[in-house]
Amino acid sequence: MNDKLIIIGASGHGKVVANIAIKMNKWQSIAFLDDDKSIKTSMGLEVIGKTTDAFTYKDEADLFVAIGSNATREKIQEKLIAEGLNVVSLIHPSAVIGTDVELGLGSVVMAGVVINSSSRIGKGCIINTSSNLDHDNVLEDYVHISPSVGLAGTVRVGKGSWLGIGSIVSNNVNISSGCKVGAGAVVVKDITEPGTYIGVPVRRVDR
Ligand SMILES: CC(=O)SCCNC(=O)CCNC(=O)[C@H](O)C(C)(C)COP(=O)(O)OP(=O)(O)OC[C@H]1O[C@@H](n2cnc3c(N)ncnc32)[C@H](O)[C@@H]1OP(=O)(O)O
Repeated sequence: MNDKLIIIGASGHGKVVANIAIKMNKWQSIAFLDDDKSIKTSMGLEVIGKTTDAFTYKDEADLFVAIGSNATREKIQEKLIAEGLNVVSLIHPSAVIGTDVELGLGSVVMAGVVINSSSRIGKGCIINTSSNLDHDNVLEDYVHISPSVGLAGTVRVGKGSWLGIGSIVSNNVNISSGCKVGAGAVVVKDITEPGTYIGVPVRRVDR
């Protein structure tokens, strides 16, 4: 662990991530990298360069990729890991994490989240504000669980899928990789193909 944390991405998601890092009280300094040169500071923290500058901080700083797009986050985080940079995970102090829960590198657990026993969270996942994941869930890498999502017990979400705000998934349901589940949707049966799904219960809308 280093004294400095560098967060890649200084926009809205980056600000929430920085707030969590501040609350964790583990780093003496926190700064951003962002490819938008017009952003000089965010939330009072300095933007010290662009994404590719991350590699110059090897052995000097911990890194976190705060980019909402699952695909972009994966691309950047995988490069950082391949180059041996120290990617960390972040957990808001108000989150409740059960026994035997695993959290992969570069994942963030935001304020008010509950993750119950024996759940497995992959690399680079976003577990957004006030979402709840019950027991034995499996989230593959680079999944985004939006605010106020509810996953019942033994739900599996495939790589890179995005569950929209307030969506709900019944117990023992599997969701394929590469899915978008719309805001407020309800998933009661397995989703076996990548695609965009909305409604109650969900129907596929991107054919
Ligand atoms: C902290 C944070 O902000 S985290 C991010 C949280 N954000 C979210 O959760 C957003 C989730 N995104 C959605 O629900 C999106 O609407 C998506 C991904 C399902 C679809 O997005 P798009 O493909 O751009 O669809 P678009 O907005 O063009 O809507 C197409 C139609 O579907 C309808 N529609 C879109 N989303 C939904 C939904 N969730 N439920 C029901 N109907 C919907 C629209 O009203 C529209 O209907 P119309 O053709 O009759 O006017």
